[in-house]
Amino acid sequence: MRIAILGAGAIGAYAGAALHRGGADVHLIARGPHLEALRADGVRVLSDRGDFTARPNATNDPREIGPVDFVFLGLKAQHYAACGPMLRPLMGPHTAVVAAQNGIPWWYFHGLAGPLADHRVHTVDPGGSVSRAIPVERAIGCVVYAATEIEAPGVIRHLEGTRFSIGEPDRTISRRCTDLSEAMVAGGLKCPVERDLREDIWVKLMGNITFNPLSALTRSTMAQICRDRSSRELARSMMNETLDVAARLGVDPTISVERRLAGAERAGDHRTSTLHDVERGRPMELDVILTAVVELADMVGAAVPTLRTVDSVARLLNARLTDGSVAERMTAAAAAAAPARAA
Ligand SMILES: NC(=O)C1=CN([C@@H]2O[C@H](COP(=O)(O)OP(=O)(O)OC[C@H]3O[C@@H](n4cnc5c(N)ncnc54)[C@H](OP(=O)(O)O)[C@@H]3O)[C@@H](O)[C@H]2O)C=CC1
Ligand SMILES: CC(C)(CO)C(=O)C(=O)O
Repeated sequence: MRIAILGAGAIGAYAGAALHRGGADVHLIARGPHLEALRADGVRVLSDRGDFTARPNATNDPREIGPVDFVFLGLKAQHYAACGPMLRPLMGPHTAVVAAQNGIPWWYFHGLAGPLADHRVHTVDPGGSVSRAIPVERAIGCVVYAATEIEAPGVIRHLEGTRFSIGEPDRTISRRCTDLSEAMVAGGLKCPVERDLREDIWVKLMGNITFNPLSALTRSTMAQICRDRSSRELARSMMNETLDVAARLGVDPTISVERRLAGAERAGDHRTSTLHDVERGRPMELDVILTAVVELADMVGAAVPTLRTVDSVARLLNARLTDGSVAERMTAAAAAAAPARAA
C-alpha cells in the first residue's frame, strides 16, 4: 500500500511513522528544517508507549512520489484550498484522501439524503475552493483522538491517544476504509471504521471548539481552563451550545458535557495545537473549529451567544496573526525566549 503524508507535521509524521513501522510504503511531504531532519534521521517518535524511529522517504516534491493509494492530509485545514497543485501528482484513478482534521470537514453534507444533501458550509469551503482542490468523492473522514507535537525538527512527542476513527461521508463501510484501517492497526494505532463519522466529529469538536480558542486567547492549558470556576462555566456553555447545534442537525453525541470536561481536565497541562500556533505567531485553525459551527447554528436557528462572542474575539486575534508584521514580531519574541526557557 502506497501512502503519501501531505503535511508531515505533528499528526502527519506520527501517523506516517506508525504506518511505515506497520509495513506500508510511506512518503512524507514536509519542508524546511523539519524536512532536512526527516531526510537525515527519519521520524523519531518519543512516547510513553515506547520510543521508535521510522525512516520513510521524505521530500518536498510530490512529483517525485507519483500516484499513491492514500493521501493522508496532515495540513492545517486553512491550507486545504491551496493544496491542489501538491495533491495532483499523487492522484491515481482510485486515490483516496484522508483528512486528519479537527472541526467541520468540507465534505460534511456529502452523501446525505434529505434537504441538506450536498449543502456547502461556506466557512470551511468558501466558494467551493476546497471541494475543487479535494473532490468530495475522494474524501475519507478521520477524527484524530491522538495528541502530538513537534518537539524539534524530525522529533514528534506523542502525548496521548492512538485512535484515528475513519469513515465514508456516505455511511458505507468501504473496502478502502477497511484496507487503511488494517494498515494503521499494523502500525500500532487504533483505527475503527465508523458507519457515520459525524457523531465522532461532534464528540471531538465539543473539546476543540472550547479549548482550542480559549487556550489561545488566554494562553492557558486545558486543565487550567477547567480548574478556574468561571472559565469552566464558559467552557460548559460553549459545549452545551455545540450540542444544541449537533442535535438540530440530527446528531446526538453520546457523551455528557460533564464527562467531556472531566476528560479535558484529566489531560492535564496540555497545550492545544491552536495554542502552539499562536505561540509561534501563526494564524489559528479557527474556521473549521468554531466559525463553521456559528454558521451552522444560524442555518438551523440555534442561539449560540457564547460561541458567537468567543468567535468574534478569536477572529480579531486571528486577523492580527495573519498580519505578517505582527506574526514576525511574535516569532522573533518566541525565538528570543527559547534560549531562556532552555536554560
Ligand atoms: N497536534 C495534535 O495533537 C492534533 C492535531 N489535529 C489536527 O491535525 C491537523 C494537523 O495539525 P498538526 O499536525 O498539529 O499541525 P502541524 O502544523 O504540526 O503540521 C502541519 C505540517 O504541514 C506542513 N506544511 C504546510 N504547508 C506545507 C507545504 N506546502 N509543503 C510541505 N509541508 C507543508 C507544515 O510545515 P510548516 O511548519 O513549515 O508550516 C507542518 O509541518 C490539524 O487539522 C489539526 O486540527 C487533530 C488532533 C490532534
Ligand atoms: C487538544 C487536542 C490534542 C485534543 O484534545 C487537539 O485536538 C488539539 O490540540 O487540537
